[in-house]
Amino acid sequence: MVRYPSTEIPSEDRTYYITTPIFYVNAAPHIGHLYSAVTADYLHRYKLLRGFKSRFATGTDEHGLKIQQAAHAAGEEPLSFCTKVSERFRHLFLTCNISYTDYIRTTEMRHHSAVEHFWKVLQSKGFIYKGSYEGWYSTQDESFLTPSQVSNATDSSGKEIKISLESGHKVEWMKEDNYMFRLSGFRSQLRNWLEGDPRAIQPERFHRAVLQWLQEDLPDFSVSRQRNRLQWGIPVPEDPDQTIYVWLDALVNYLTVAGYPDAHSKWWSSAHHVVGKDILRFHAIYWPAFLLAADLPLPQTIHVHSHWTVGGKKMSKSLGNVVDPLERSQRFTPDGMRYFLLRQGVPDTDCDYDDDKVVKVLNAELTDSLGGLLNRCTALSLNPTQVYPHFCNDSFPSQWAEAQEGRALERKASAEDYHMLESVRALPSMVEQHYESVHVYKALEAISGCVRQTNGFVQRHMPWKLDRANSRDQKWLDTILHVSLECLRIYGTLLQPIVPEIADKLLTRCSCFSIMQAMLMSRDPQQNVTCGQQDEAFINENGHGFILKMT
Ligand SMILES: Nc1ncnc2c1ncn2[C@@H]1O[C@H](COP(=O)(O)OP(=O)(O)OP(=O)(O)O)[C@@H](O)[C@H]1O
Repeated sequence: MVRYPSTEIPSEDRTYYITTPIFYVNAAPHIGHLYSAVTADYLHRYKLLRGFKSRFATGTDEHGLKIQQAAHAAGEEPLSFCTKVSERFRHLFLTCNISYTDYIRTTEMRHHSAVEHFWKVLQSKGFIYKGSYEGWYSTQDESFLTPSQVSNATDSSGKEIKISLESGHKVEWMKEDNYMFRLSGFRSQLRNWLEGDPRAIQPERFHRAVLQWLQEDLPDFSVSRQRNRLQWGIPVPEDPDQTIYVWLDALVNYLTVAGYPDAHSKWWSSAHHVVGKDILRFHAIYWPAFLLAADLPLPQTIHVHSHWTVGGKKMSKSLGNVVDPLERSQRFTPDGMRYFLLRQGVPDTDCDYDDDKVVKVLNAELTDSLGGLLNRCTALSLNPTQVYPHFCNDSFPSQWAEAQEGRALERKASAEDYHMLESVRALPSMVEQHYESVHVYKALEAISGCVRQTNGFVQRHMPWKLDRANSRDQKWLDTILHVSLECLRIYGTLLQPIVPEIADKLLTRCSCFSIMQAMLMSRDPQQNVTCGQQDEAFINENGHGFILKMT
């Protein structure tokens, strides 16, 4: 009745390369990092389902002054400090089913070689020159700032300080001899790129913001630090007194994974980045300028997302207001956390994290609505043989007009049921559109709305009140279950990139009634008198609960 979303034939050149930012290992991961990873993960899984060859890279950014200082404060060597924190990210991602294909650490040799090569290319083309930098620098952001990006503030002791307007972090005046990158020469090329490709940065407000930044001068900027100030980084080739700027080093990771410098073309030509808005300038100005300088293609899309906040403040390692994603994914299940983050996270605006909200959303939409529907449709009381029920065209004619004309004497379906089918028919293309534009919350809202409608369909016709001894009732009962199971099959298929474990269980249960029968053989069918009782009994007794209630 309701078809699967159309599956296209994979073609050899349909490649997709998605990346998260590589995460700075100055402290353990928090919910914000998991959000970036889950966003990239659903895109990767979705593209695989669409028949693409997809590659998904994540990893850790391990050089720079902040790491040097954090390792020193912990009394550890920088590399062993980085390894420990990097492992915590990796462990979190494995726990939450982040199905990355590459996990890169910037301390790896393959990356070291790629960065050296990239530097030499920029230098040989004349885009890097020896100069002297004098200006504002934020160690916290590892970022150079122009005077217009800085403002006055007072610290906790009342002392006057300068801070970055964007991050609020303290900045200091820095004067150093180092290498400069000719950023100033790229302003018009960057504007042409963005004006010619309105979808290069999404959502649109971030695209507009970058174009606004490009109205201002783009001064050349420093791409190295003196080695005596920063030892923990990749040395500038043929100049051991200088260390490569950590952002240049970090950004090249995307190329390293793609196989740079020898074999990157295949993947690099289909690169897409997922980044938080805090690092937009690095990805939308510096990175494309570096790529243009190296004569490499620009990323196809930069998907930007906003921040998770706590009490209105950005959740951040340095502020320390973090929520532990590992603990929460144990408490709410990995799929529960994935669903919540993607259901509530809105790319355009910040979102406040709150455990109570997690419980409410998961219980309402996954446990009660989706889980409840599945439990009802597979209940032994309604379908004792556990065989896939038949659809009866006379009970539910394919057209409402036909049903109204009374041609179908057995017609039981109502106008609302046809409405529901219309919604479910339209769902796959609507979800596809929202998945493509990374408005996942809209896709999940649409799925959740259809699940509610299907529950309404079951509730309206109360199959548990039908008399199975009456053949007309039996046909209608089977039809109700058949339609509901087909709807569930659609929901399970569409939810695969979001909640892979739940979708897997749901699809397995929809299709494997005989296995279910074997599993449930030992149970007393008398316990399944009503749907409500069956739901509870199923969850509590045999441990195969579909989606547990959160507390
Ligand atoms: N609060 C947040 N909400 C959403 N994503 C976040 C958040 N914090 C970090 N991220 C993601 O992690 C990326 C890198 O963040 P980073 O490692 O700098 O974390 P941080 O907590 O902001 O660290 P710090 O406080 O040291 O600056 C961001 O660009 C974004 O993709």
